[in-house]
Order: sequence, then structure tokens, then C-alpha cells
Amino acid sequence: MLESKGLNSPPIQDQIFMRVFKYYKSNKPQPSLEQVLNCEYNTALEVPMVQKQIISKEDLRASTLGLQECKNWKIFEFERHPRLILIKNPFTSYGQKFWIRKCLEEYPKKPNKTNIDLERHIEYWWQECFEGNECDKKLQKKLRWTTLGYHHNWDTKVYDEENKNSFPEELSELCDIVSQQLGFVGFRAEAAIVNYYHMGSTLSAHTDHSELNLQAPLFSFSFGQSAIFLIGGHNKSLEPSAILLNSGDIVVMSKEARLCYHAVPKILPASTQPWNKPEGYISIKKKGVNYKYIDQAKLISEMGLNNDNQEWSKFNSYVEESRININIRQVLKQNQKSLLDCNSNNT
Ligand SMILES: O=C(O)CCC(=O)C(=O)O
Ligand SMILES: [Fe+2]
Repeated sequence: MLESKGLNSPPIQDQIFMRVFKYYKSNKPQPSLEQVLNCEYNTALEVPMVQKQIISKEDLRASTLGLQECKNWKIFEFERHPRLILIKNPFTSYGQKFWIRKCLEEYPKKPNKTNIDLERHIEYWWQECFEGNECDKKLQKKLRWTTLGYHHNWDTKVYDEENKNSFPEELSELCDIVSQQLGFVGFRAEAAIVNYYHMGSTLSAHTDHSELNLQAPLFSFSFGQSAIFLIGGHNKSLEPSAILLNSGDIVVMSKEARLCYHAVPKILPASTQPWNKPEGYISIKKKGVNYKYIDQAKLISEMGLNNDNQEWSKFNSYVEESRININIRQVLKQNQKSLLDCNSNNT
């Protein structure tokens, strides 16, 4: 049996994850990024990723939700982490702008919950940041998380039927498209945490296990600045892999990977701004497309709002200094209607 060093330090086997976390978190000295997996270039010495062949057919909803044609998506799985999936930025730049704006302008609005609620009530955070002549940077930096759908309870870690609001339709549709492409059947987006990181922010090692349904995958969308994402095993004794996540990347933690320890030890300046990439017109098929949740016309008009560069510039200034991560889970079991519905005993 391994022994820990002192009374207050974690057992030695848990220190393996912590050691890697501290290494990448450090500013003095700066860590080497040589071992960080960058699927953009796939240059790691032993190729630890396998490119997955897409099994599904084209989804006509994709362009409306800001996604490129599904046949062009680059999907990876990791040899060291079975069922951890990475889709390298499948978004159009219009799509990235759309999702960034949603996370700033709309999702933190009431009745959704944010960390600022612990201090004071703000009805419309984004608007309040621009109440005066200048942007209130202090208030802008205060926002660390917003919860949607079933609200994550940070103290008890227990979801509650009384503590939920409607889940954004466009996010449900986005997850439906991605999950179908990956071959997951029946995924329902029911809870989300939107994380807002600034340069220097970190997220410590944890597993996400509050959901009743741990068979369903977890979807994680990243926008803005880049991050080092650490993922290990079911306890902290496995040396985690470090993966570079850039704007637009989607991480899916499914099956064996769903309950793995993970963390964000560092935010890195993005080397490019895919959300501002000049892009030709992406045609949207208007007729004969079957959406499950959204109103197509509404979404197309919202997407168009970002054509106005002056409007967009406020959101742009934010993501030039921050990273946004949308972390989406299914809470209920497959045939469960609510948390009070206890008849369900299957997954
Ligand atoms: O920011 C990330 O990439 C991960 C966020 C996360 O793990 C969480 O919200 O549970
Ligand atoms: Fe997490």
C-alpha cells in the first residue's frame, strides 16, 4: 500500500493526476507543450489517436445550426482513452459566432442561474455590462458559469425537479445532430453548464457523476481561446493525457470515458481565430428539413445578426480574452419523464 507524504496531502497514487495538473498550470516555469496532443497536426511520436470513419449520412439540419457538412468532420478516438471522442472544429465561422453570442447574450439571462446570483440579482448580465458608456470589465469578468435546463447544484450535486428551466431548443438540436452522427441513439440534452474562463482560470480534477443516466454521453463544446484539457482514468492514479482544445472543438465522453477524471489546468492564447475566418455563403436548405426542436426562420435570422460587425465587435472583444465551454448532459434515464418518475429501472 502506498503511503501519503503528510496528514493533509492526498494519497500518493492520487498525486499523479495532481502532479500533471500542477505542471501545466505553472507560469514559472512555463510548461513544455511538447507532450500536448494536438489533433490539428497529429504530430505526436506514437500516434495515439485513431481517425474514425463517420457512419451516418448527411444531416440537412447541419448548416442551420452553424455546422459544416458532416462528411467533412474530422473525428478522432484516443487509443489510451476508449470512447473519448474529439471532433475537430466542425463549425462554420458563422456558427462559432452564433454560439459565442448565445453564451454571452442569452444563456446568462434570467431565469437561468449564474455564479453572480450568490452576490446579487442581475436580470440581463450582458446588457448590464454595457449600461454605462464603456464596458464594465469587472462585471464581465465576474461571470464564471451559467446553468441551463436542470440546474447543477454545486453544493449537494443533486438535481431537483423544482430547480430547472427550459433547455435552449437550438442546443438540443445541435446535440441531436452530433449524437446521431456518432451513432448514439435517443440522447436528450437536459442540463448544461456554460463555463467562462479567462487567461489564468483553471478547473480542477473532477468527474461528472450527478446525472441519473451515466450511460448517456456528455458533450463539451469549446469556443474562443484554447485550453489544455487533461483526461485520466476512473481514479487519479492514471497519468492523464493532455489534449489541446481549440475554438469549435467538440469533446464527447461516452461509455468507459464518461466517468473519467478530467481538468483544465491552463488557458492558452488561440493561435488563430476560427470564429472570424472569412467564409463564403453557406447555403441553407429551407424546405423539407426535419427539425426536432427549433424554428428554422428564427435561427436563420439570429445567425444573420452577426453580419453587423459593430454588433459583433463586443462579443469579439470578449472571446479575444476568454474561453467558453458548453458542457451538456442527459440527466434522466431513457424512459424516465422526470426525476419524480421512479418506475424506470432501465438505463
Ligand atoms: O472546460 C472544459 O473543457 C471542461 C468543463 C467541465 O469539465 C465541466 O464543466 O464539467
Ligand atoms: Fe467536467
